[in-house]
Amino acid sequence: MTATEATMNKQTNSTNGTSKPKKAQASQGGPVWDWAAGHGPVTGALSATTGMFAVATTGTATGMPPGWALAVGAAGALGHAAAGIRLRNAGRTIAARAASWLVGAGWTTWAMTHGPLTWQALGSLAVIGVGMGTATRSTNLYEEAREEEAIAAEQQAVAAELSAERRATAEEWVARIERICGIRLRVLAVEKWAAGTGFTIDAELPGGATFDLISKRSAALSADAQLPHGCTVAAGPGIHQGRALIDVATVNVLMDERTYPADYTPLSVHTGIPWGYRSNAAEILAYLREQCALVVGPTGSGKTNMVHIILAGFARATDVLPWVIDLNAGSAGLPWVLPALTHQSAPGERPMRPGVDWLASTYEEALLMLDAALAVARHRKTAYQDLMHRNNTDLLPISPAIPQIELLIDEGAEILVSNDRRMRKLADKILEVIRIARSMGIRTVLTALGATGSVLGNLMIRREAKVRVALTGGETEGMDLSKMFPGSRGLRVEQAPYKGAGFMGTPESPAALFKTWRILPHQIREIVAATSERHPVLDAVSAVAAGDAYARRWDAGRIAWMGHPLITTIAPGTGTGTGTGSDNGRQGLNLSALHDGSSDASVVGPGSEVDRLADAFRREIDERFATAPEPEHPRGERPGLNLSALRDDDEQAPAPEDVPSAGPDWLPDAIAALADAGPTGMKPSAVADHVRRSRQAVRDALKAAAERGELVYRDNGPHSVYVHPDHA
Ligand SMILES: Nc1ncnc2c1ncn2[C@@H]1O[C@H](COP(=O)(O)OP(=O)(O)OP(=O)(O)O)[C@@H](O)[C@H]1O
Repeated sequence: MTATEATMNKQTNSTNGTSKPKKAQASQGGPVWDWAAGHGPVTGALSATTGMFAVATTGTATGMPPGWALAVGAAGALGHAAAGIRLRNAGRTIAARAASWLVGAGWTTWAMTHGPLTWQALGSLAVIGVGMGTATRSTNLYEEAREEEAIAAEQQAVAAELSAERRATAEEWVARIERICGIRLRVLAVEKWAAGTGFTIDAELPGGATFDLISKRSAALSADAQLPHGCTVAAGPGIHQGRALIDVATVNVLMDERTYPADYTPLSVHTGIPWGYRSNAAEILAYLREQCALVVGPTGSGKTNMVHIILAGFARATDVLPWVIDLNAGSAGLPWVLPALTHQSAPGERPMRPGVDWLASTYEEALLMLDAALAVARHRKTAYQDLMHRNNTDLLPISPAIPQIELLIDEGAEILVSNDRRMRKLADKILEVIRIARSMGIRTVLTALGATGSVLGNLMIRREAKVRVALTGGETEGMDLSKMFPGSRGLRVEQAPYKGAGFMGTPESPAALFKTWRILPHQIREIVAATSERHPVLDAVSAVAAGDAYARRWDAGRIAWMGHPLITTIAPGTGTGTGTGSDNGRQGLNLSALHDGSSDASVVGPGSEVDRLADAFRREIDERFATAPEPEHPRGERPGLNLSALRDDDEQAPAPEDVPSAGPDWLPDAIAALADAGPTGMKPSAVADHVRRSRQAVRDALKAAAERGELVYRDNGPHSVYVHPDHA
């Protein structure tokens, strides 16, 4: 029985046109009846005939009753017919396969009766084999053809349904546009958006008509089509002037809050930087190699969030150095710097770099930055002449080696229209950067609270800042969209009543609804960490031009204000906290006021919260950005604030020249600690922590000790250490 089953199973395989995998049924035990197992026509026929022959010879030798083979064949034919019906095989396929079983069983029975080892038996078996193979091949082909036909018919049905829907859409919009705009279009295609949020009609315009005949009736068309709020009809040029593309949004994607995409792949100023998405959910890119940008958004519209989205794009770019001016406490850039300042590097790990390359929060720092930008632009013009000649271009080839400087000036547009004398000075420099630095790879992104009329009255902005964003957030006051996007009609503030939503237009993409993603501090921190290794470094040519002001931008004194917002509120220029005599002429933040009993002392006096924060922050800065050479300058000359120096004042630490030659009383303790530290030595900051003295005092004393030969100084930039002479 088992041999016959195996044979029949083989035959099943041979006659089955389908090729389903054989299901293991070992768990059930016993023979496997797989009526749908696969085999090709030739191997199937071969397998069946050899099986039949084996059963016939074994059956004859063992005296098996011939009727059994017939019974098994009949069962096989029935089982296979049932399987064929289940698989929806054609009747002729089922008949051919059942016949194969019956013929096979018939031959086996006959051969067992008359002897399988005769020429007649072998010859007829060969004929049966060839017949089976041919029949299987033809039924398989027939089944394949049937299957293909069925699939094609199904596809045709879907296409017919779709094109019927498209035809209906086309007819509906042809009629609507004819009724409202008075022109009859010929629709060439209707493309549904992948996101399922609307469709685009590609249409031929009647003779002499232009697409703006449609775009200026956009609001009426939207109302006529009863589109949901926030959905618009936007007509733009087609592949030539006689064609138009009409975008119809049917789902309001601007309503939902979407977070900034978590893929932080590298970007380039040449390939565009994503600033948000359109109603059809497609990303909109800002191409800033030659363009400046203007972002207008009243309070609460999501402007700060948009600034962070812009900085996120700059941080991801491998050829952009973002320089940020925010005279409102530097809040726009701080979240991009603080993660780097507060990051604790693991041993061997490189320190995290900030997401912005320079952050100015004061008028003085902004002046330094703008002067540096102008100097870089001028110097690049001459220094890179050769390179530009070699590349046969009049645009400096921006790359990670020669990065583009993007000056982001929060509320910069307000600076441009300010009547304040100092602001005018900044404004002149900003306008000069915009005017002279396009080809040299320095561009600006200005934000504005509104006042688009006065801002856009400026020719330079009108001409150079063609990447424009108006965040409406439902605010109509000061939102003159026709001035912001001249030539674009049918844009209405009410279409984008959501925070972070508004209109964006670039030279590449006409003004239309858009929304930017939401970004929160944790994600900013994540981006700073993810992009830390990819920021470019200012090219040497530009760095020379940018000078000391640039090189020392992370000096402890110059970034001390980043410690706590309260500190910033007493920055000079606001009229409080001006320096002591020794600080005369010092620009930037001056924390001496915190210690000298000035009017603010009660708020920020010694031992206050600010003092504690400044102290902690100074330690952090010293650790992380030990970029500033230690004061070669006499204290009063040091540019910017020297917090450590303030600490000296506070502690009444002796000035270096007053230190007795043997050094302060804690010096032996420091020297002992250095002896214990062995050949690796200790950083001055670590010694300061050990002896619980200010870093400045410790540095001075260690320096003096090294000069006396009591210690050895191993100069290694930010990793410089003092080593005990025994281990040097
Ligand atoms: N893209 C966005 N998606 C969803 N909600 C947003 C988006 N941008 C901003 N918001 C919401 O709007 C609020 C205000 O955002 P943001 O602080 O950026 O506005 P602003 O215009 O800078 O306001 P202000 O000038 O008062 O700081 C946010 O707290 C947030 O709730």
